[in-house]
Amino acid sequence: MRSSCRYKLKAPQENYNRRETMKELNNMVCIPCPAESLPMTESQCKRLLENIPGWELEKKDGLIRLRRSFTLPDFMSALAFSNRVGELAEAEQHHPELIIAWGSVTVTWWTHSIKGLHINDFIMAARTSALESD
Ligand SMILES: C[C@H](O)[C@H](O)[C@H]1CNC2=NC(N)=NC(=O)C2=N1
Repeated sequence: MRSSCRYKLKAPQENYNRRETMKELNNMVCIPCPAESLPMTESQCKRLLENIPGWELEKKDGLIRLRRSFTLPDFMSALAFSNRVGELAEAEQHHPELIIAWGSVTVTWWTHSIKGLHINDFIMAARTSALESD
């Protein structure tokens, strides 16, 4: 077994049998995602999804992504919220798809390098939700 795989098994954040709460996810930072990491299975995703209210799984182009639409009062508020998500993304070097419209921002997370979902995407989803109430 390669050392990165041993790291992966030991890293608590990649122990998908845990049920991290929204608060726990919100207090985590992204971990390095080795190229050989496997995307989470649909059942692992569904279990963690229970802890991030408002987010849903979306299948697109053959991979699973995490999506939530946020309602904002107007276009400039949507733009400002997007900028805050962008700052978070830059700080963590993990980047979402953002769709900005009048009164809404749709945020979608997935991990491009593994073509699916990683615990990092759930961490970023929880932290995106936390920005809403800041
Ligand atoms: C080198 C850099 O960290 C990588 O290219 C990052 C950038 N941001 C990223 N964001 C997302 N969502 N998935 C990635 O695989 C990814 N890779």
